[in-house]
Amino acid sequence: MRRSNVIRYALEQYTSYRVPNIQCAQSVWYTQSTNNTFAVWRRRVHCSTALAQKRPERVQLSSVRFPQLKRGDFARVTDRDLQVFERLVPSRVLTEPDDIEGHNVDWSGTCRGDGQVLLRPKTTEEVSAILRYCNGRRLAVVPQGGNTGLVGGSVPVFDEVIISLSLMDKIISLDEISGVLVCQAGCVVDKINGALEPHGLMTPHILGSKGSCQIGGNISTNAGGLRMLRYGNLHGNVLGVEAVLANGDVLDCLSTLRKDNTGYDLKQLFIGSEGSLGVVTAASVLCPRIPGAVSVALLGCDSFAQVLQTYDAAKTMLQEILSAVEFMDRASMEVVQENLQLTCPLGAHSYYVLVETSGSNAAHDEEKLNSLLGYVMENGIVGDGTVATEPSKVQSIWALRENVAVALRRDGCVYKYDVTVPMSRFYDLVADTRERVGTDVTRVVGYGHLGESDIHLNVTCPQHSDEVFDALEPWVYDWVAKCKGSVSAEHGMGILKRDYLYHSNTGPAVLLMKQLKKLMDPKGILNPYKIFPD
Ligand SMILES: O=C(O)CC[C@@H](O)C(=O)O
Ligand SMILES: [Zn+2]
Repeated sequence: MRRSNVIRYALEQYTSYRVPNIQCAQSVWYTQSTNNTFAVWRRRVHCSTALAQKRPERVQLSSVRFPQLKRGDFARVTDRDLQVFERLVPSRVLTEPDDIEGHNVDWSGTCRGDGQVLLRPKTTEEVSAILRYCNGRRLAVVPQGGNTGLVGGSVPVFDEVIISLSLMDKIISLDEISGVLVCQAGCVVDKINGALEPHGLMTPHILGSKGSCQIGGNISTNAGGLRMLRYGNLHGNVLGVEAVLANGDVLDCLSTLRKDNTGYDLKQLFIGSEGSLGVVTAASVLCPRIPGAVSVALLGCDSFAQVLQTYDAAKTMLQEILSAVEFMDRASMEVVQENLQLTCPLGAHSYYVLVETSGSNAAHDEEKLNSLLGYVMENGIVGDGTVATEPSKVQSIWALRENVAVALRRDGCVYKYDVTVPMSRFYDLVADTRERVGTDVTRVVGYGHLGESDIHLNVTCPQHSDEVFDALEPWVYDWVAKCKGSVSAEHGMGILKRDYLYHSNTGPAVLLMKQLKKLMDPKGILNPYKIFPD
């Protein structure tokens, strides 16, 4: 190991300081001593705080969760590596802590890594060259899209090299007739929709984070989102993927065909595997037509049984024009009102159901939604409701639901659980959690994708509390496993859920996953520490 890296390593491992500038550390070291003992370092660093910055908390919730987690047996980035990176992606190698900070911490501020290098490739060939080199050197990497993930999957855990895909944002082709779009992985969903709109098309998925999440990240996490009920998930809508393997080989599975039964469907391996088997660099996506009319109804219910009756009535009465059924409890409606000053058009109810239709005839869909509203009101299923057809009103109702996560963040510390449970138990988890944590928390909220039985249980506190955290985990995941639910409905495993992989998968299934990982990434450099428990 180079002397400068010995210095950095000693500082990082054994003290609470980090070296912002390796030159500076070198001069301290060389003038100080030839006796490279830990004690020398501690003394030197503590009396030279001008030369070393206090290290920010490396990991917040994830360090509480994984106090024993050890850095893997990977090489550390040297000055020579930096020179090679500079050759591979000229002027797109970032090492300044301020430039990297936003890439080291996840959206919710829960997981913080300590990456020292950020690479910004523009082409598949550059990604290939980076991975070939990192694999040869045994340097761990973390691929990163818009960094909007919620399970700590897109940030480093230790000092993994961050490969940001954000400059790979070209739309490659669009076939208007078939609706197949081919684009690079770093395209932001809103940008794709902007390009599709003039052609009367849209992405099959839409998420609250659509303004910053990238298609490659969506694919790598198999992100679900708000349109899944209607259009299905990305396993069905992604027709092809181009991915760079750990050794730098480019796997071109960028088919644009809807039907292709020629052997194993390898692209599926990259959908939802969180960058652990390869880096997705481009994709072909089947895009549906923009519906002629989008309308919504917001309905207030006072018991969960009524919520289920509402859902049933919506399916029966709206049939094929039904495109989303979303759920919010009173606490989640309150948080968007209190923290974001959004206005709910209904009075206070225990639960709210948002029903969206996407049809071809606005008047017809409005009539159908009004019939639904009439039916549920007359039968005492819904206490209050409203129908919106005008785009700005539709949008402001959607804003209530889409902004819950943003509003919760303002409470401080948020513990997030995205799980699938049987429909009949959908809200029991929230109610049981509320009882379990009592008044030690700011709020316990339940909201999510009722149509897919995906509940987002969120618990907030002003700051992290060991008591609250210990009350929640592993209890929440045990609860979900007992009713044969999934510990991750749509957010992936990342680092935060890795210990619970067996809760939703059998031993042989996890073994096969591990064998696949070993086969495709023998040195384990791709997004280490994620998905699998040790
Ligand atoms: O923050 C969450 O828990 C969920 C975020 C997202 O999946 C949503 O549906 O709004
Ligand atoms: Zn969601």
